[in-house]
Amino acid sequence: MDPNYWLQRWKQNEIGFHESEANPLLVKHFKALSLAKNSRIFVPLCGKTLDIGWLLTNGYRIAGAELSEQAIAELFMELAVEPKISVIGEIKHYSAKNLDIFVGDIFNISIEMLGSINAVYDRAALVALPKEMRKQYTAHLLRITNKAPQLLISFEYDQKLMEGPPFSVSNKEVSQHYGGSYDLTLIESADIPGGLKGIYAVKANARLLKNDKK
Ligand SMILES: C[S@@+](CC[C@H](N)C(=O)[O-])C[C@H]1O[C@@H](n2cnc3c(N)ncnc32)[C@H](O)[C@@H]1O
Repeated sequence: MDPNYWLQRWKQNEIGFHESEANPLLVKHFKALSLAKNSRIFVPLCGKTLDIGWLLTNGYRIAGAELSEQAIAELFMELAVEPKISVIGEIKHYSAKNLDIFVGDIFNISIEMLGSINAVYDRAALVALPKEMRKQYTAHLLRITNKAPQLLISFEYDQKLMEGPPFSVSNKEVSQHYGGSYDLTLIESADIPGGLKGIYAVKANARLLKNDKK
């Protein structure tokens, strides 16, 4: 998907995916990853999600990746934190205590740049990408996080009804991407009240990806 598509959406404030509170499935299920406090969580395609504030408040360290510098400037402003900004190749690094955000294309983030990660929290990241990019994304994510366990929140609906994003990602597809690296558990599948774009029935699926196969 063309990066300009997302940059434009941020510029025009077309950010219907942005939630006004921490995601309820995160709040309910994050503990299932059984992480020690101070663990470092990677939030790919993070936008300015309030989930980052929730994770920080709950004692975790955060690394994030996001294309839009506007989103990240707003994230730091809303967290009331002053970022230190540096440039690493094609990436801008916004940092503060317990917080590292890599601004740029996630595919330009290397394992060395990202550093050690204890878990991944993917909400609306896998489903933001078209099919051909999802394979590339999941392989890259596995590589740069060294197969860290994940809480994955994705959407499932009848893809014939509308074009993504968000795209519908089936159980079968999640298994194709991740089944070789993790044990997958569907921990909750919940209808989203009001549906997608206020019209289409959609389920939010929360999955736990644990890497006993590592
Ligand atoms: C559907 S939004 C989800 C944002 C966030 N996870 C949330 O729950 O609010 C997808 C985000 O991914 C960002 N994005 C899309 N492609 C990207 C890429 N290749 N690298 C980094 N960020 C990307 C977009 O700018 C957008 O903010």
